[in-house]
Amino acid sequence: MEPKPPRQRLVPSTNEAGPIRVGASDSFDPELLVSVRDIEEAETAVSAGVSIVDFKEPSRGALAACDPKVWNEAAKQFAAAMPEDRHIRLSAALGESDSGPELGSLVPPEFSFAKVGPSGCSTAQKLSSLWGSIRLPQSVELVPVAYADHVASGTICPEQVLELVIKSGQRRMLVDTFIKDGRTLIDHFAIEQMRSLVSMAHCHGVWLAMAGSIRLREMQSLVTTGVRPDCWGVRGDVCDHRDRSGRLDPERIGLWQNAMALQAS
Ligand SMILES: O=C[C@H](O)COP(=O)(O)O
Repeated sequence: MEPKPPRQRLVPSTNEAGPIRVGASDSFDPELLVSVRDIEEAETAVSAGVSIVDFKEPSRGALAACDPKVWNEAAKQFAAAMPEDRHIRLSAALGESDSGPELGSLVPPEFSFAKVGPSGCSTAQKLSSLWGSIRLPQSVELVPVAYADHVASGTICPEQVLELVIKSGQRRMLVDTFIKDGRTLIDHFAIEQMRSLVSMAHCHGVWLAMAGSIRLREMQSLVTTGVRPDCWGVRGDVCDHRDRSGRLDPERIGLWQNAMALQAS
């Protein structure tokens, strides 16, 4: 089967993050976020029709930033030059609290999202201050991250992060794993816990993405057991030898897209 074709553009050409379509109970058609480390990999992801192209340096941790020069190049190459019928959004990982505040203002306005990790923010108040310290261009939306392995990353649990997201009126959240040691999201997070997090997010109109060394088969089985986020985020499982520091493999991206298309309803 051919990879899923790019969707019709849902957002205006100003590169705004666009309307939120949180998973309604009667439909399920999640987006795919693929993390890339450079322009060559971004071209691979864009050619494969990935809807969210997320820039990060995978060899330096869960959310390490790329060189901002790569962001600028991507803004020129993909956002400004993207045909109107392509629904592709660019995202930048800003690292954790030690780098997020400094890097936020360098994110190009053509990007839709910037993600910052919560490690070391041991209370809701500290996490809220971190978010408040990130100055992004107006057109770029902050995507708060929660770590499923929150104890190891010295931060509050995903449910508390989601409560804070809701309380502070933010619209999106990504759940990921901080430690990339082969354990995956499901090693840290019970299925029931995932289902109820998605349900709580959707009750409050929050778009929820899930990542964390997820393998294709795990994603399929999570969907089968009723875990239906708005987006799946992946890096390792779409790389050569499933090594997140290796090169992106377009065939593996195609496998994810085909599987997601088959599970969409
Ligand atoms: O934001 C999503 C992450 O890049 C996922 O990476 P991973 O699949 O290697 O954990």
